[in-house]
Amino acid sequence: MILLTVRNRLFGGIKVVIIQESILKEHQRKKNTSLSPLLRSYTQKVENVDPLTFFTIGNKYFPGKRFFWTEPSNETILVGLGFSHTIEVNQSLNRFQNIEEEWKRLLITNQKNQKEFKIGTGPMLFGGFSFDPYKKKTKLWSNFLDAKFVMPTLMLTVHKDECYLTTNFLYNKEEEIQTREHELNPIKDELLTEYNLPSETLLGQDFKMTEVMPEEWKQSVKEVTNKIKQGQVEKVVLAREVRLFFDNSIEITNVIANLREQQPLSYTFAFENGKDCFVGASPERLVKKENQEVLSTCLAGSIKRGTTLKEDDDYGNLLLNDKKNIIEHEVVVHMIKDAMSKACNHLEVPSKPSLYKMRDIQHLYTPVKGIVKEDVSLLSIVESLHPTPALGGFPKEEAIKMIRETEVLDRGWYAGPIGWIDSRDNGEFAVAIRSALLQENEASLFAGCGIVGDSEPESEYKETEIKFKPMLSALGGI
Ligand SMILES: C=C(O[C@H]1C=CC=C(C(=O)O)[C@@H]1O)C(=O)O
Ligand SMILES: [Mg+2]
Repeated sequence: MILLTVRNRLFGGIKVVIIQESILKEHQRKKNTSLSPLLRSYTQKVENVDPLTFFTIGNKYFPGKRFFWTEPSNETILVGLGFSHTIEVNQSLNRFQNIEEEWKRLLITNQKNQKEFKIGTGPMLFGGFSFDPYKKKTKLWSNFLDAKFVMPTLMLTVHKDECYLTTNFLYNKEEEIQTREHELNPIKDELLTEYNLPSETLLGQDFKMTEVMPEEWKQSVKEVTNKIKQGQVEKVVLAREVRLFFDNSIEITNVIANLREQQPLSYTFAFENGKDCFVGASPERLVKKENQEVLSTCLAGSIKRGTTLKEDDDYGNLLLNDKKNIIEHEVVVHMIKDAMSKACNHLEVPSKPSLYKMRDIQHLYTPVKGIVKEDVSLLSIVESLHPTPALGGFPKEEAIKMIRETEVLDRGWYAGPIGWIDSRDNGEFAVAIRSALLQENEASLFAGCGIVGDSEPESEYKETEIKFKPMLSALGGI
């Protein structure tokens, strides 16, 4: 139960500044689409609102239709409630273009009204892609198609210490605007009100865990290693699943709160689809685009954290000099550099990896920075990068085929791109690893490893155990 209202932020005399108003009139452009609905989108600057409280209260009005997103710098937090427009694509080779075209179609707009535009506000899509649209689908992921993007009805954007509330809805006739505003205003008042959440909500609950075919997984690592040695491919990422069983439904707010606290150097994401919620804390950026600046990240090669500073440094040095991990990493750098150099005019890539340390694991890390060419869109970069050899392998097509044939698991959205895109093609995508699909009182967790010629099944298996830890801890385990 949520406790009482303490202070109402809208009726408390707080000034609301409309900084953005865009009424998108596509039908004015094209006579033959005169029946298409129009988009009304406007953004208000609001007093500080706690994003997780906003997410929790939002469940009352938009159950099963929420998302949460924050990135490692914690500078931008996005919380979406309600799906005012949904774009879905299944089993299409062109799923990236399909999403982009549909988004542009909706956005044919009068941009002049957006003088004070802030990145991450206004009309926005949040969503993701499955790892492989051609993998045989199982019941596990039946609520998640191969691409799904939503424009939230209400969205909170926390940017540094400023908060914005964006309202988006589609309408056909002018009269509908007022009706919709009347419906949404009391909800907004409630969402912008300060609440005290009961502290118990941060506790986890016990669970039972089953590993899905661990011995078969080790066997598949061996087989793939042999194929690599025969020269069929250079690297393949193999993933496995564990299933958890709880007595009660999992509280998604608790999981997000735990992930944010325990994994501050990761992207925390959650995407609800009815009773299912895909959630995770991924350290790996696929691509970020802010105006013409783009950033990608090569993160591959792993070792555990030490228990003392000395031990931790020793592990770090071991990783920096380990042949198997260096190969795992170099394959990723090579592919990302190649894809990014096609999209960019100028590229900066350090010549050697450094270490990226999180609570449970340390990785080899190489950032890639570029200035994107004029006509290159964010989603076209996502397409050219997905999957990087940190998630798929190299060469790309051969590796995906091997994963499709070898893995028993249905990856669904695990290891796919997840993130957001605004009306000016700014946005950010992470790769959805260290993630779980929550299904009421059950959950599937996923973790994979880059397999190269020198990989050993037992040590790769141990690496997946470390990679399960962030989600296990957030769900109340270890
Ligand atoms: C595929 C995963 O991690 C990737 C990212 C970083 C390091 C990796 C590795 O060392 O194997 C993996 O390529 C996962 O966590 O499920
Ligand atoms: Mg590895």
